[in-house]
Formats: sequence, structure tokens, C-alpha cells
Amino acid sequence: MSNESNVQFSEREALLFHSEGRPGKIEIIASKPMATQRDLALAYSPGVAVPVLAIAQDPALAYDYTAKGNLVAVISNGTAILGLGNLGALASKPVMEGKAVLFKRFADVDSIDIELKTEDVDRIIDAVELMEPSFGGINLEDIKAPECFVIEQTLRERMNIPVFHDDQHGTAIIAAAGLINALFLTGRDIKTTKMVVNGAGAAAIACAALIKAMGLPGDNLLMCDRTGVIYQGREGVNQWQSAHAAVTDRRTLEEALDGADVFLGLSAAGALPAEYLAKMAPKPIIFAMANPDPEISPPDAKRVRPDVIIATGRSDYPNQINNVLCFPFIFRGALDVRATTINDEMKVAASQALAALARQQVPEEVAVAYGVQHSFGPDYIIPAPFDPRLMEIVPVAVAKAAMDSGVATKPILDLEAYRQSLKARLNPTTSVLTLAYEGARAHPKRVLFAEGEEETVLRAAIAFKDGGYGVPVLVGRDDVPDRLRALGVTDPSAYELHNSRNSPLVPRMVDFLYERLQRRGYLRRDCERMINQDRNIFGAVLLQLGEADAMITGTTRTYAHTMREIRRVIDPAAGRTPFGIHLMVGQSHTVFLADTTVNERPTAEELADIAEDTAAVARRMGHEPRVAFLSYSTFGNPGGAFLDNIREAVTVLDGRQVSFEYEGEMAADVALNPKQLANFPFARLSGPANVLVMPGLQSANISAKLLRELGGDAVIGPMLIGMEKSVQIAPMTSTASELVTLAVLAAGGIAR
Ligand SMILES: NC(=O)C1=CN([C@@H]2O[C@H](COP(=O)(O)OP(=O)(O)OC[C@H]3O[C@@H](n4cnc5c(N)ncnc54)[C@H](OP(=O)(O)O)[C@@H]3O)[C@@H](O)[C@H]2O)C=CC1
Ligand SMILES: CC(=O)C(=O)O
Ligand SMILES: [Mg+2]
Repeated sequence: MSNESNVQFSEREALLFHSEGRPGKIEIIASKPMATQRDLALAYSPGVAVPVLAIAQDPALAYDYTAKGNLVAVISNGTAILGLGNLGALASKPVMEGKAVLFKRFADVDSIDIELKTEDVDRIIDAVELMEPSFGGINLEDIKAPECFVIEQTLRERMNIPVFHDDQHGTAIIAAAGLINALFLTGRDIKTTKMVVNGAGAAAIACAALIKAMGLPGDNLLMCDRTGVIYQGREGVNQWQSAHAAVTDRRTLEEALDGADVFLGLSAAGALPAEYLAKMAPKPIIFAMANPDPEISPPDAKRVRPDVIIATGRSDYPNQINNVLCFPFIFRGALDVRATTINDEMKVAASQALAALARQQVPEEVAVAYGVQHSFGPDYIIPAPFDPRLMEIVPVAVAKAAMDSGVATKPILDLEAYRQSLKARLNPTTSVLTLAYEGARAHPKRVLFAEGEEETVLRAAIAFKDGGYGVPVLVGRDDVPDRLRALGVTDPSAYELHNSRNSPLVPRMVDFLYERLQRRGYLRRDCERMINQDRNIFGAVLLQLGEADAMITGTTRTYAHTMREIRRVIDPAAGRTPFGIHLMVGQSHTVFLADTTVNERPTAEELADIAEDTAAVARRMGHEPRVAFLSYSTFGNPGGAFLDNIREAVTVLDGRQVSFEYEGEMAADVALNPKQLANFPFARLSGPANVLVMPGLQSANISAKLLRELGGDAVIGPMLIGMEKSVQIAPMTSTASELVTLAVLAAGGIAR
């Protein structure tokens, strides 16, 4: 799919992504304990009667006793699914589930998709209106024009919670923000700018209205649909379109574009032939926003007009103009002040905040991920959706505008404290992971997949290559190309394959291994056999010879077995203690657990090394480390025979004068639960620990595996740290996407 952009994936992969594990993209998780009879009695009958009666008395209490205040419905009837057209309510469900997860991912808004099987405007209005008690806000999505205008307007009048048709206003807010910056960069004044809007539906009409409100003269805008220019007097034009009908003798898109400064595409894939660009003004601005494929691709546009500033709706080209930059954050702000509506003031505030953000210095981690050109300029006119600053800045601007315009029912007095609370709502790990993926694309590395005959590994290698994250180097037999073909790869020769049976590198590899092992009891013949027969040794030697930057293995043999093989070829880095880290990633927190894989009974020095290196990984992943050395004992209570090395590790760190907080020994609940920690006021942790150094491999490995199998959080790892080359031993149960994550972390230098 999408063979021109730098992110590619097969249709099969897109389907697998949706079907693997639990089908679809969302599930509902209880936010209260549901373990005991008592929990259930409180959560449901009879306990639930108490909040019922309270809400009946005072409806505002619904925000205190239910999820309403943070819950948004994403509602569609599937009549304008992206740019794919009217494919019906059911087919729109993947998109609506997608919007729901984006709400959560970007702004911690809980959201559920609702697909309505009707094109009847009145029935949609009635259905949505009846849902008012359930939700804090309504996001209408992919409902075609002109019905969407009537539906949204009527619901806004009838409902007392925000109703927002994202395709209209979300798109207009982003397009306006991008346009402000593109006009600035090309030295244009909006009052003399000539614009063509292609598409005359929901998004196009809302964008045209907002841009005119910003100062573009009505006569300077020509709107086109499939028939051509919408001119005054044209037949079959609805009332919303006729508001933008121009007095003009131009009739086609091509004629409309003659001398135009800006093309705004909100129509369909490929709707703008490249040759039409030739007659546009110097430094033309093209926003080709149709999804999933734009009106014209950036490479095609740049071939004809190298001076173009181009944006698309996609994340895989520079300048993503997509309403994902807006809807999570505008609802976050609106919900937090319990706004009764999202008004024009709030929309303008969001647009201005976005435009201003793009002009600020780009944070280092975002800049590194994107490469140098991502400072304000033609390839960076709008912030990237996973820029962590969006969550801090846009909701604050929206909340303030809601308060200033009198639609906030629960004003926020301290906006700075609000900004801080927004920051804490998202887990930095998620943006660091996203940025690690972007970084891998900006600086692609060679990653060796040692088990190239395994389907899961091949799928990971395909995703790694197609995603543009780097070059997979496969170890496997001659049938690997056939296996790749069976997975939908049309040109397996594009994959680098090393087969020990016929690799020209084998003599050099044997020399290397024999040199290393000759004084450790191995004959040359043993080394030849290992190179020929053992994929981990073969792969690790390739890594040592510089044929790859990192290596992924582990899915076919146990961790211990794989580790033994790797250690024959690769040593610990000088002065380092190798060990494993598991990461537990929740919505707002990450906990780093170490050493979960290597050292059975670490000494005090080793525990201190593990603490230091894990703290460094935590910092690389955006967390200020607070290290707890865990035990069954807290500060000597109860006493025991195996506490000395833990205590001594704390003393070792005292001597090293490290720059992070650490404390121990302590029980896990003291480390993680602030109430328990408060019982030890002398403890030198300013908050719950996020780096847990385990006393030994027994407890560490058991805990990590328990959490992986039973825990609600996502688990990443184990990452192998402290080796002279980056080798990652994945769990045998890994999925392809877990392998890709490990590959990206290894290639990007986070796991090192
Ligand atoms: N990047 C972003 O954030 C967003 C992008 N969009 C994209 O905008 C497009 C329209 O969405 P939306 O407004 O919701 O849909 P609507 O169904 O409301 O409107 C579609 C409009 O596009 C016109 N159109 C379709 N094909 C062409 C063509 N080849 N040339 C000219 N006009 C054409 C239709 O004209 P006619 O009546 O003649 O068929 C109609 O006016 C979609 O591609 C969607 O993905 C939408 C929202 C956000
Ligand atoms: C992004 C979006 O909402 C659309 O393309 O419809
Ligand atoms: Mg949409």
C-alpha cells in the first residue's frame, strides 16, 4: 500500500493488525477494583443506588460519580468515510474505533464509537440527542455534507454538552493554523491571497468559512466539486455551497488554479493532476488533505513545482494537516472546564495555539527524531501530533477561551497548575517510543534478525523494512525468499539474506570465532560447526564483523540457552554488568524492573550498576528516575540473612554520587504506594519509585513474567543492557510488533 510514501505496509498487515489478539482496537477496563463480593456490592446493587439517588437530586453530580465527564462518543453513519465515500455505518467502525483510541492516546479522553445505521437526518438527530446523559461530549465523524450541517447545528441547539463535527471544525482549525504559517513563510498577506478549495463537502465548506473569517476576501476563493467551479447561478448547488459561489467565468479546476496561490484539497485521492500546478503563482501552497491518499503526493507536486510548500493528511510525509492535531486537545480543554459547547472563540484559540507552537523551538527529542529540517520552515509548518507540548498548550488555550467566553461551568482558577496536571496525564514513554520510531526512520540502521525462518520474525522484518525503520538483515536458509513471498513480499531479493551454508563470509567468521575461543577449550572444527549450525552464533559473529548494528533473536530457544550462545561471541561492554530490564507501560506511568534476566544473585556492586544503568534508560525514555532497591524487608524490618548486599548497594551508590534519587531496602508497596512511603518520612524518594531494582533473579524474573501474563499494563522487553554490541533476546512468545519495538529500541540506542 501507499508505494510513494516512506511508510509502507501490506493490506495483509493492516488486516492482521486489526484481527490479532482481541479483534478491533478498543476494550473497556474497570477503573475500580472488582475483585471481591464487597467491591461488586459497591459497584453495582445495592451500593450503586446511593449515587443514583444523589444524581437524581443533583444532575451535576453525574460528573463526580460516573465516567461522563471524561467520555466522548465518536458518532458516524459512514456516509463520508475518510475520502473513501459512503460505505455505510458498519464499514466506518474501524475509523471510529481509531478516533476513539487517538482520543485516549493523545489526550487521555475516554471514548467509544457509535455507528448509526441510517441516512435519515431526523433519526440521527434523535438518536444522538437521546444520548446526552451518557457523555461529556459528542464528536460527529465522517457524516457527509450537506446532512452533517443540519445534524450538527440542530444538536448544538438542543444539547447542553459540546457537539463538534470534527471533519468540519477540527479540519478547519488545523488547516487555518497551517495556512497562517505557510502564508507567513511565503510572504503573503491573506487579504490578497487567491485560493482554490477542491471539494465542496463538510470539511471544505467549514475550512472556506473559517479562512474567510480570518480575512480572505470572498472573491478570492473559488470552490470546486466534481462538476467543476461553483459559480453564481450554477444549478444543483446547495445553500451551504452557494454561500461560496463566486462571480467568475472560470469553470474547471484547471482554469481555477491559473495564478492561484493556494490549493486546499478536501476531496479525493489523485484529484489534482500534477500538470495543473504549472500555472499556479510562485511558491504555491498545496494542502492535499484527502485521506487516506492525498489529492497529489508530495513527490509528484515537487517534480512539477520544486518551490511548493505542501502538506497532506498523512503522518508519513512532512506537514501532516490532520484533525488528529485538534480533536483530542480541544475536547480535553472543553471537558476539563465542563464547557456546554465548543464555540468559535475556543476554535480560534486552538488554531492560534497550534500556529504559534509550530514557530517555537522544536524540543530536542522531537527534532532528533525528525532530523534537522524540523524547525519552523517549509517542511515544518505545523507541529507533529505526538509533540508532547500539544497536550500542555492546546487544552489550556481552549479552556481559557471557554472561560473568557462564558461557556465554562467549572472554571479552572490556576491555569499553570492545570498545565502541569495535563503533562502528568500522559506517559512520556509513549511519546518517547513514538519518537524512537521516528528517530529510527530518520537514521535507519541495520538490524539482524537471527531467526529468519520464523513467520513472526519475518513479519517483524517486513514491518521493520516497510516502516522505513532500517534495513533488516536476515539469517536463514534458501527457502526464506519463498517464505517472504508467502507473506506478500513481491521482491524478496530486496532483503539481505545470510545463509551459513553458502555465505562467502564463513571463513572470516570461523577465523574470528576460533581466535576468540581457542584458549577456552574449542577446536577450529568446533567453531566451524557452531558457525554452520547455530544461528545465534552465526548472527552474533556477523554482528561482531560489522555486518549489522544490532541483533534480535530469542523466539525459538529459551532465554538462558540463547544467552549462553551469544556470550560465546559477544562480551559485556567494558566495565559494565549485563542485565535485563522489563518495562511496564501504563497510560500515565512506566515502571522499569531490573535485573529480570541475567544475574542470579547480584552483589552490592552489581546491584548498584544495575540501578545506574536502569536509571539511564529511564532518562532516555523521558522519566526522571526514582530508584527503589526492593526486598521483602523495609529498612531492616523484618530482619533476615539476605539483606546485606541490598543495603550495601545503597552505600555503593552513596559513594558514586549519582544524580538520581535512590533508596532501600524496601518492600514493593512502600516503593509504589505514597501512603506506605509516608510511614518512612526519612526515605529519600520524593515520590513513588519508577525504577525497581530486584534483589535477585528468582523474584525479578517471576515478577516480570507474572506481570506480563496477568498485568493490565503493556510490557516491553526484556531489553538486554550492558553488552559490547546491542543484542536483544526477545521472549519466545513475542508478536511481530513486539519484535519491531525491540529492534527500534536497539537500533535507536535506547536499549544499550
Ligand atoms: N486531513 C484531514 O484532517 C481531513 C481530511 N478530510 C478529507 O476531505 C475529504 C472530504 O471529506 P468530507 O468533507 O468529510 O466529505 P463529504 O462527503 O462531505 O464531501 C466530499 C466532497 O468532495 C468532493 N469530491 C469528491 N471527489 C472529488 C473530485 N475528484 N474532485 C473534486 N471534488 C471531489 C465531493 O464533490 P461531489 O459532490 O461533486 O461528489 C464533495 O463535495 C475526504 O477525502 C477526507 O478524507 C476530511 C476531514 C479531515
Ligand atoms: C481525518 C479525517 O477525519 C478524515 O479524513 O475524514
Ligand atoms: Mg473524518
